[in-house]
Amino acid sequence: MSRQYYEFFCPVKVIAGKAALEHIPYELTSIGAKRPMIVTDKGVRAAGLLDPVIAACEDSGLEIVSIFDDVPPDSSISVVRTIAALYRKEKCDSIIAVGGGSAIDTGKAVNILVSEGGDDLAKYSGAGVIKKPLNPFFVVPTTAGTGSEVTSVAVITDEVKGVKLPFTSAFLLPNAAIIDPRMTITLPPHITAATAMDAMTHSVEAFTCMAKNPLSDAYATAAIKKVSQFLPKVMDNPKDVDGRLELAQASTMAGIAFSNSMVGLVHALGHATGAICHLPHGLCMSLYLPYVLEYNLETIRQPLGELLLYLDGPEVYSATPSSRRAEASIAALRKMRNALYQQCKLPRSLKESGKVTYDQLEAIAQMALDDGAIMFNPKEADLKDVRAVLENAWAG
Ligand SMILES: NC(=O)c1ccc[n+]([C@@H]2O[C@H](COP(=O)([O-])OP(=O)(O)OC[C@H]3O[C@@H](n4cnc5c(N)ncnc54)[C@H](O)[C@@H]3O)[C@@H](O)[C@H]2O)c1
Ligand SMILES: [Fe+2]
Repeated sequence: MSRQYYEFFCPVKVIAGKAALEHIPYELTSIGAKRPMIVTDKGVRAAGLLDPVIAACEDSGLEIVSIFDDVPPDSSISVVRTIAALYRKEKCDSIIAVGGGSAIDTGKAVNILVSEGGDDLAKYSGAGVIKKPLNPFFVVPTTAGTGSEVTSVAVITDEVKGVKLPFTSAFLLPNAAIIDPRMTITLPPHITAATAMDAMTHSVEAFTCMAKNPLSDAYATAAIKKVSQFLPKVMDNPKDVDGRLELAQASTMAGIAFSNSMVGLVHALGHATGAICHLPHGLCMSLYLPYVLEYNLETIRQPLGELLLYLDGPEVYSATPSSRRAEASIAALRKMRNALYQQCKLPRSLKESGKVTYDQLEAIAQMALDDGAIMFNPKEADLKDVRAVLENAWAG
């Protein structure tokens, strides 16, 4: 039965541009935050990215009270507890997450504990468990991929049980997202490439999955066009500030798209592969995207064919017969992956990644079947189907 309505929700204030960082103090003080803590990781700090953030605050008289710079790639409950303890000790009143999805998701989880009280993060896991607004929370993304600055989701590892806990609540959304290209210009090529493929996957899955709607479609197509147009430029010239800003905005748009229409099997497989093999999230997206689209092909032929317009432009779109456009979209994505392999050796197969063994495929398949994202895949998939996708992604 077709759905009789859809919902679209994005209440995050976005401040974007080459001088966006300078607005941080105003955003904090306008809601009464005076004692912020920065949550970040060592890579971001080593890239010098805290300096302009701290400088922007100092110039305005706002004091950064505490900095935690040790967020790991798969952030865990114990890390979140450690940061929450520091926040309380320093009597902070707000959080600024500066980093990629890892730092942002960690900031969201810390905000749950310091706002709700207590130390039991796991009890807030799931959808809609948090019932009231949390403390002031600001996000400065330093990768252009996850879109976490505009999503109501965080994923944190429960290291005791060996599982990833999802947290979903509109109260996790930041008060403001500050998108400044100075923050992504230092990204090394392989992280630029992998995170851009995450944004691309958010958009393609949002546009082809069951909960798609006209508003999320608008954001998804705009993001696909920007990634297709500007990723090659930024890979050629990493210091292209305008291109970096375009990619960062594409990532935010893709985040808005997928948080309103969900993602599918690519993400189910990616979450499982991240948990079992510790492969970066964006790389997982790139590794699975064409194979999942091939699996879904007959169910999504029409919307996938439409995407050719945004992936390859109007000339290629009109020159391609409508019956072949869906295949041409997959070919365009493969071409993009091949270019990224040439430019920065971004792996094209699980085998090529060197971090997945063939005998792990069964465990990945089992875990993917339990992932919430699989429910939104446009075509149902059982163990045999998921194994077949994995075999294709293994061989490349
Ligand atoms: N909440 C959501 O909506 C959502 C969506 C997608 C992914 N995620 C999560 O996001 C995480 C992945 O985030 P990510 O892909 O942004 O990577 P990341 O945050 O793990 O960062 C990857 C690496 O890049 C470095 N780095 C980040 N920015 C840099 C910069 N500007 N210059 C130099 N180095 C930089 C970091 O130090 C780190 O070593 C995963 O845990 C994934 O589950 C969350
Ligand atoms: Fe993703």
